[in-house]
Parts: sequence; structure tokens; C-alpha cells
Amino acid sequence: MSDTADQTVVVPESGAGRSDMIVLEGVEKIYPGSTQPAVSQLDLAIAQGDIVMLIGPSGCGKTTTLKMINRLIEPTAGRILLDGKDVTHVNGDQLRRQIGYVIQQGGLFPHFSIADNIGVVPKMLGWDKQRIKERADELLHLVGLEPSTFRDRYPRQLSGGQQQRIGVARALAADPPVMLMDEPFGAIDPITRDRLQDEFLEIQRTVGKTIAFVTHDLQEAVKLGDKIAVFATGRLEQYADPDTILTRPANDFVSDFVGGGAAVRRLSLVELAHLELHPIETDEKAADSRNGVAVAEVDGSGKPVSWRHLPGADAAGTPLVTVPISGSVYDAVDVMLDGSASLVAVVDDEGRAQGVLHWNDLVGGLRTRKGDA
Ligand SMILES: Nc1ncnc2c1ncn2[C@@H]1O[C@H](COP(=O)(O)OP(=O)(O)OP(=O)(O)O)[C@@H](O)[C@H]1O
Repeated sequence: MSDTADQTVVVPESGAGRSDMIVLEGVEKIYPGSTQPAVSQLDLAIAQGDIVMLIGPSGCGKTTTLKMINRLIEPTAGRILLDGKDVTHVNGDQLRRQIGYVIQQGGLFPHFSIADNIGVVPKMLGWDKQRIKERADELLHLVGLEPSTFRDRYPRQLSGGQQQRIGVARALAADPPVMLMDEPFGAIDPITRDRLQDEFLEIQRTVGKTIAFVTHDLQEAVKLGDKIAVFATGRLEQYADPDTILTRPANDFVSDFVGGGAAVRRLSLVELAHLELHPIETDEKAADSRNGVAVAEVDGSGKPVSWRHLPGADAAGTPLVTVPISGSVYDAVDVMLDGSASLVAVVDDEGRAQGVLHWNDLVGGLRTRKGDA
């Protein structure tokens, strides 16, 4: 293609010992009757275990790209390799059994029970009934839905968020190495979406799939992506990790697309577990001998419920809000703004206090990271 000279296509370096699981080489799609390619000369390599977010304006070719990977759409030119094997011309039906696919609103079969929806691919693969049933229950557990409550229901008896969880479970059923996700959380309200994203990351920690994920939402791309591929009409403008996309956009298009607010978006890349937190004390007696330490009142299970003492502030007038240490600074800011609190208690998985983050720390914390970069 003549216009590719200035096209920045950065093939990511694979981590040590990791190979590229999905490789697109010179892939192109020209729809019948169209003169312009919907996707043009696309080179993209996705390393094993990575989540790559495909983002860009409406009509730029994200869904076309995704569907070429599982050959729901046939490329007009180029090669697609899965785990090193050229799959450009293998049987499409067989290929799709090895690739999980999740679409908006789950795409569940309305007349199939939840267990049967999850079991669609295993059934096609000839698994026996008992194995399919056990797998459905295992996956319901994994996506946080109680099997005895949900396995015999029908999709219409589930909320949008629950249907989306089933969509993920169904895609994982035959344990495919690769998952394609087309705006899976697009039709979900923001609070549920946030929770589904957290659960999705948690599941990914367990299953370690290689994932191509289409989204419209830059915040979602930054939160979930190991890498982000930014598309303009039919072509890839930048392919890099979220921090690079936000801080070093490759060109004006990416810069305009990212827009303002990059500093706020970067907050979701700073993990609370990596910050030095202020100490918190929950034992009043121990705290008596230590000045300058926040002291929280705890309930019977050791979870902080209110402030007893705050250095330099009125403990009685300050609400105690908490954020899990697995979260990001973005989550901490969200909790503080939501609770009108100038500080937040960071808690572990059991809800026990680990430390305190102050509103005033935020600027300092980010400055440190910027200095590192
Ligand atoms: N079946 C089709 N026949 C002809 N043109 C198509 C077909 N499907 C998509 N297109 C065109 O190809 C281009 C890319 O579409 P695609 O759906 O891949 O974009 P997208 O980035 O996923 O868009 P959106 O964000 O709006 O979902 C668009 O111009 C679209 O009109």
C-alpha cells in the first residue's frame, strides 16, 4: 500500500518466554461493493496472555478486525496466525470452537437454559453430558453465580450484568486459548460495568487467556488493556501500553482521540498496593503511644467503621470510607469524592485496614511516578 510509509505499526516485544498467540500480517478487508478498505494492511501481534484493547471512532474497523480473527468475516488479503499456525484458510467452524467469543448483551440463546447456553461448544465437541454439567457449574462459580440458582434459568430471567457473566462463562467453556470480546460491557450501566470489569480482570488472573477486546470506552481500554491498539478509519495509528498511549501519543490523531484528561485516566494505572500508605492503627491502646497515627474504630470482624483519631483533623467530622488494596488510585479518588471524604482507609481482601491515603498525597504520588517514567 502506498500510504503506509508514515503508518506506525509497532509490533510489541513479547515478554521473556512468551510467544505471540495472535498475529495478523498485512490483513485487509474490502467489503463487496465498497472501494475503500474497512481494514487496510493491518499488522498486529498479540502476545500470549495479553489483553489487547481495540479502540477508535465508530466505523474504523474494530469489529471487522475482531471477526477476521475467528473468520466470521473473511479477509480479502493477508495472513492470520494462531499460536504460530496459519489459520487463514482452515475450516471456519472448527476454528471458532477454539476461540471464545463474547458479544454485547451476552448473545445468549433465549430458548436454552443457562447450563445449555454454557454447554454449547462442549456439546459440539462431543463432551459427555456429565462433563458438560460439571463444567457449567464450575464456570458459574467462576463468574460469581450460584449454580443451583442459575443453571436451570433462562436468559430472560437474568439481569443484563448476569447475562454478560454467562456470555463470558460460555466463551470459556471449552477452555480456548484465545478470547474475542466485542464491547461485552457496552450495554451495561456504569456501576455494574465497573464491577464486571473488576471481575473480568480477576477471572483473567486465573485463566490467563489471550484476549482481543473491542471497546468504545478509553477508560475501559486503560483499565483492562495490557496494550491498546488505536484505529483510525481502516488503519492502526498506535499500538502500545496504556501509559504510552496516554503520555506519548504517536501522532495528532491519537492525541485528539485520547483528548484531555490523560492525567486523570492514568490514575487507574497506579495500583494502591504499590504506594507507600500512611499508617493506620486499630488498637486504641497501642495508638496512645504513637503520635501522628490515624486510629480507626473496628467492628467485630476487625473492619474499620469510623475514625477515632486523625492527626490534624476532626475525626468526628470525617466519614470513614474504604477502598480495596487491589484497586487503583482512580478507585480511591472515586470513593473519596463519592463519600465527601478527604482520606480513605485502604483495606485487604478481608476488609482489614492496611493504611491510609490522603487527598493531598495524590499529587505527590503521581509526581513520583512521572519522575520514574
Ligand atoms: N457487512 C458489511 N458490508 C459492507 N460494509 C460493512 C459491513 N460491515 C461493516 N462495514 C463497514 O466497514 C467499516 C468498518 O465497520 P466496523 O463494524 O468494523 O467498524 P467499528 O469500528 O467496529 O464500528 P463501531 O464502533 O461503530 O461498531 C464501516 O465503514 C462499515 O460501514
